[in-house]
Amino acid sequence: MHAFNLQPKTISVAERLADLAVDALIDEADLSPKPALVDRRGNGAHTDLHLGLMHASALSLWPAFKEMAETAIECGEVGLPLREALGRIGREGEQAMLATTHGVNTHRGAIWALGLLVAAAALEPESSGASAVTLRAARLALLDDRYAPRPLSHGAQVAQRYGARGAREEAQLGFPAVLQRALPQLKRSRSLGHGEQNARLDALLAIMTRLADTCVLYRAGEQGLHTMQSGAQAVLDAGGSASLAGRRRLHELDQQLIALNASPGGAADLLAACLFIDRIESGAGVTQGVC
Ligand SMILES: CC(C)(COP(=O)(O)OP(=O)(O)OC[C@H]1O[C@@H](n2cnc3c(N)ncnc32)[C@H](O[C@H]2O[C@H](COP(=O)(O)OP(=O)(O)OP(=O)(O)O)[C@@H](O)[C@H]2O)[C@@H]1O)[C@@H](O)C(=O)NCCC(=O)NCCS
Ligand SMILES: Nc1ncnc2[nH]cnc12
Repeated sequence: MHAFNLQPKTISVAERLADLAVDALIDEADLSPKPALVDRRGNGAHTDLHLGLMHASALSLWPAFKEMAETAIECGEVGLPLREALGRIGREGEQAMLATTHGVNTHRGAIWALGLLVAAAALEPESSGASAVTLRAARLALLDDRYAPRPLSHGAQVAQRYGARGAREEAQLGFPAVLQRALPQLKRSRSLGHGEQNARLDALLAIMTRLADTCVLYRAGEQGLHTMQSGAQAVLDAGGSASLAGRRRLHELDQQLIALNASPGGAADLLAACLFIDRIESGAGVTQGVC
């Protein structure tokens, strides 16, 4: 009997998509230095989060992502049965996350975004281009889940106060922050030879330049949102994360957002969504199923 089995292991499409979603969350958490977010350096603007908790939270979501993909494959089409099953699995995923983090909300927005994208990718693994996947995800997000509770979430409070519709609208519009800003910036920075970590930071900043992040609005109001958007633009204008001037601006932005208690958690979730789409688009084995 051998201790290791070195034969290639065949895994299902659903397992592969769940792997890619969790990888995207871990890569987002590890990326450093992110302004006011949890990363390898510290806890940013958060008192109740740390990197180990972000990793544990990401891993706790693997079964939910796998079940979402399996359910999409079973249903076979965008429709109410799939939308309502995803809602149930998403809510169960949130419970698994909260049990792991002892009640801290680490990835609620990410479960929503990545859950929709995982299901959208599973529906048609051969059609894994960014536009096609985000369009299917948007069609799912536009369907109304009759069983969804309507809690007075932070996002709902921000919607009442500022009219920002946050995570729901972003998905219903087909993830414009990812499709129009993050992915093009990621590719631009890579092609300029800026290095993978800098390219990912630049993609995050590109999201932050325009996003109405309800996490920032809830914690720091319109002043926080303006600081986030204009500060992120200033880093990119100064040459991005790979340049010395850009790095200085990034450091200033980090300090300013922490002083305002403004954490761009929604932007972080959308970076994870961008990294997920980037991987499936580049054919990271969704249809191969071998690791
Ligand atoms: C549709 C839902 C997303 C619910 O949305 P809603 O806006 O009502 O709810 P929130 O609880 O506020 O969650 C939304 C989270 O989405 C992220 N986000 C914010 N802005 C945007 C945006 N413009 N685009 C995309 N995503 C956005 C953000 O998540 C991150 O922040 C979280 C921390 O936030 P918060 O809890 O406010 O925490 P703190 O400020 O730290 O609070 P304190 O500790 O200080 O008290 C963190 O989790 C990040 O992920 C928003 O928070 C959806 O959740 C829903 O309906 N789910 C039901 C299940 C379902 O249907 N699933 C089906 C498909 S899978
Ligand atoms: N790295 C991070 N820090 C804080 N909140 C987050 N939500 C998602 N990712 C996050």
